[in-house]
Amino acid sequence: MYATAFLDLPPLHRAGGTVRLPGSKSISNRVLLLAALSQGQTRIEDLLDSDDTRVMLTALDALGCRLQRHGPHSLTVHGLGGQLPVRQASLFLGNAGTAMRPLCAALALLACQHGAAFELSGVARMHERPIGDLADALRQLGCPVQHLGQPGYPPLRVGDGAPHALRLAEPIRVRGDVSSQFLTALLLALPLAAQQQAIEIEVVGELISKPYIEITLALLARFGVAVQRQGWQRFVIPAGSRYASPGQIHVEADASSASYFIALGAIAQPSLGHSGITIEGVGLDSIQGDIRFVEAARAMGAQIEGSANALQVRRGAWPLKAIDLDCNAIPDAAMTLAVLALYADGPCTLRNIASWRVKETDRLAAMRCELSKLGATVEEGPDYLRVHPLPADGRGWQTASIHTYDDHRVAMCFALAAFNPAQLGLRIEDPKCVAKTFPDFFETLFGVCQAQPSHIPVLCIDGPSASGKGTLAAELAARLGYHLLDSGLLYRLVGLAAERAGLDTAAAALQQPQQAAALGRLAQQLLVRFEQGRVWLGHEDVTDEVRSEAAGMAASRVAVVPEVRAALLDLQRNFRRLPGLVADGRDMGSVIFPDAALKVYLTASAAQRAQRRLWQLQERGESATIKDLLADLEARDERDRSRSAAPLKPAEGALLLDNSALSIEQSVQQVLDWWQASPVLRPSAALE
Ligand SMILES: O=C(O)C1=C[C@@H](OP(=O)(O)O)[C@@H](O)[C@H](O)C1
Ligand SMILES: C=C(OP(=O)(O)O)C(=O)O
Repeated sequence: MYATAFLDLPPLHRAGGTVRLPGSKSISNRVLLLAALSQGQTRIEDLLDSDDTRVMLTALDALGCRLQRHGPHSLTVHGLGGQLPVRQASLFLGNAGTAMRPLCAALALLACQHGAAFELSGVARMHERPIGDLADALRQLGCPVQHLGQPGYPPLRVGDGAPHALRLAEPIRVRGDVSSQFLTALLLALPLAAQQQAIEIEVVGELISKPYIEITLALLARFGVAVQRQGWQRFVIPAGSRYASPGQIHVEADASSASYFIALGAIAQPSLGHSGITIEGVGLDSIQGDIRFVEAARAMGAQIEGSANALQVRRGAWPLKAIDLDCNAIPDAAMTLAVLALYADGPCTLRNIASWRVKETDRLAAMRCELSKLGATVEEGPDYLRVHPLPADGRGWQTASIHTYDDHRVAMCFALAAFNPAQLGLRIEDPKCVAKTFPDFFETLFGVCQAQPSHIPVLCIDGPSASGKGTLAAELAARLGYHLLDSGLLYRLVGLAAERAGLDTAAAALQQPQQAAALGRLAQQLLVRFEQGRVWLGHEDVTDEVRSEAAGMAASRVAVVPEVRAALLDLQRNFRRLPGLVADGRDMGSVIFPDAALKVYLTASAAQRAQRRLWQLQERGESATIKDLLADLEARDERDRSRSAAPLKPAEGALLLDNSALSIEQSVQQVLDWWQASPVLRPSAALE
């Protein structure tokens, strides 16, 4: 997950390959609750691991439900089977509607049956999302429900610690036109009280988001409860209904998450060797209503083939065909259509989406505002959005910093704007908001997208030994969410690998052509990985060894061999991957990435650097004298400056940063300020 303040997307060019998507949020949270309420054990496979499911799991755990983990996506729920081991708890449910609404109903009923009381709260936005209609329905049943903040909104308290008889004889009336989750909540909870008599629910007003009720009914059936219904108005839970665990249940991939990749296939030219995007884990047999996004994308021109559990998407009509669509059945995936509309041949109208106003943010206002930033004309009605496309020749598109309102879907759907024909990059603010349903969304996206190599931004930090390049580069990479190339380590790795292979790395030996050629071959075959601060040579973790002074000296000797430098050139350039790279070394800006967006030449006085090196060694428990260290540094500086291949000097256009008197944070800020001013968010050279 990108936990950075923002993520800059370079212009994207092509896409192709296969994605396996995380589990459905709607199915995961329903299955978790049903399993917890059932008798017996349920093993759940392919469960979504995200903020929304985590709050549900934490709540179930706090309620005394035993959860046995087998892995991040697999667990066994030991059902409560009518018991309630914990009678009082405060549950924090984040911004998960699928946790707040169903738990509110289930706990209200359990609280009445067992004489318990529970408080339910969430993030600030959750306290602006309505729940009053559900509370009203629960009060009809005789359940005490108290709003602890604003009337009609969470936080709330269900139950009052005393048992209450439930009033089940009359139909329970619930409004269906604000959120379908109120009806879902009742449907999931009421089988707890239907042992003796049938319970009827009557929907007041036109039910919205109907396919989500179908998910609820399908999953209730898997847990042994067959709800009878008349259209969308009347639902009956038959007398004698009782949850029965299916034993094992698999969660299909999230169809709303699939919409971003279906859209990707519809707008991106396939990358070489691929015919488009393949999505695995969800297909035409899905029980999720958002699978109907496939029809909308087809109507816009996408070529989609589907099987039970997979989809293949290719770009068809281009520009896309404009649509005018009632999106009430696909409220979540419809946001993706709003961005696809930018690539259409006329204005697209998305209708009947008033519920957008009470989701993670006011999505009608948010989409209008952010689409407008890209240059589009957008009409926002009370319950519709009309998006006028931007020209296919690229004129009129603007780069933008997309505000994401802590709404995962805003972040995910706007990533598709990086395919704009103007080849403009764009910034996604607070990318970690995708954690609600798809923590690895951007990693998955980058796994199938391609940018033109020259568009992938590189920030080079070059400079002499012990100037603090490594620390600065690692911190910058972390703040920008970029890959990191510690090129100094590559040379150290060659040095280490050479010594292990029995090659003589003494300066004199390296003058011999045969020896130099052997070293070049070894460098070419180097199997190196940098992973979470560890360095791997083949299957061996060599993190500590590679940082030793001995490896450093060997690195400095092998680095002057032209054959080694040539072999490492390709290896280093391969680190230039989406979304960008921070490269730390001595010739990053001058030789390896001469077209880098920003080159920094980092220096500090030799005395300062010797002092820092001494502290570093002391921290590791090694001893040295400042005098020796200074002499070593000066000798190494001299060797670096005077070597014939790529001598150490500031690259053309490099900005000089002397950090002798700067803290790490000050250096980081300085470089970030330069980076903000660099051409990353600016039109590509092609259009200038
Ligand atoms: O029941 C569900 O799983 C959901 C129902 C929909 O909400 P509304 O019924 O409020 O539209 C949907 O937007 C939400 O993401 C998930
Ligand atoms: C509306 C959404 O979430 P929630 O389940 O919190 O309602 C959503 O995921 O788009």
